[in-house]
Amino acid sequence: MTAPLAARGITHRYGGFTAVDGVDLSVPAGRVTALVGHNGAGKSTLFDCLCGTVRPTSGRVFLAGRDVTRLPDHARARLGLARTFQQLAVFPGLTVEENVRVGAEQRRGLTAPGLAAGLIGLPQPGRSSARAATRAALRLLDLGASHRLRAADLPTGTLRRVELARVLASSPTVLLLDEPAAGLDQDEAEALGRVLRALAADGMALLLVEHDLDLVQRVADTVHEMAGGRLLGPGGAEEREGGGEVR
Ligand SMILES: Nc1ncnc2c1ncn2[C@@H]1O[C@H](COP(=O)(O)OP(=O)(O)OP(=O)(O)O)[C@@H](O)[C@H]1O
Repeated sequence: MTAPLAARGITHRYGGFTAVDGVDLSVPAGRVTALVGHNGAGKSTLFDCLCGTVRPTSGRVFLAGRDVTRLPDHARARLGLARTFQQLAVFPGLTVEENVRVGAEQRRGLTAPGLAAGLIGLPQPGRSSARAATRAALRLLDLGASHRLRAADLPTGTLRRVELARVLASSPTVLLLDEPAAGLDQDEAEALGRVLRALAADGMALLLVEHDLDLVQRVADTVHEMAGGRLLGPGGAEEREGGGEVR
């Protein structure tokens, strides 16, 4: 089966320095794939190549089998790829609900199978209002009670949920998360883990770059370790029951 997101032979050089070196990676539907490694291993550079914010020096990126290597990040987003940021990306002057609404209004006009739609109660794009998508995402992230609060007044843990709700309201098929547990306490990280597992159970393809190895251990179906720009291969995580192919 074609993976929703795949990278083939990705290499990226900054001048003469090779940050990512010939990486092959598949991010299958219905699974959480994690990327771990020490600082400087090349995780962020690979992540940026997958999102489209960095053009790889060589190699190819495929979304649902389509070569998107030359497409910028916003075009990949329209094809169903969403990301969260290490540095939180929320609009501080907007309320929680308004922030999430921004994501809902970026929903694609396409109907794609395997959306998180079923789980979070999001009707298929094109058939429902952005308001319904906003409400569903707020509910999934347990933000209903704070929907009128201004983002600027909220703590990091809540803002991480706001960012994730905004991204989910756009109904992605592939979700890339860059250190989503940064700044979360243990309870918040556990709640986040449950949401990520639920999204995978609903068919989404998730790629998680994370330093919190407890979270990785709890949620990932497959763990890839990166060092010196290369993938060392899957390891660490047990294959979850009922899982599909690994790479
Ligand atoms: N814009 C850049 N110009 C030059 N070198 C860079 C640039 N960005 C990253 N690098 C180098 O590329 C290598 C990989 O960096 P990258 O940020 O991808 O690693 P990482 O695994 O994400 O690290 P961290 O966990 O600290 O975020 C590092 O040696 C880094 O110094």
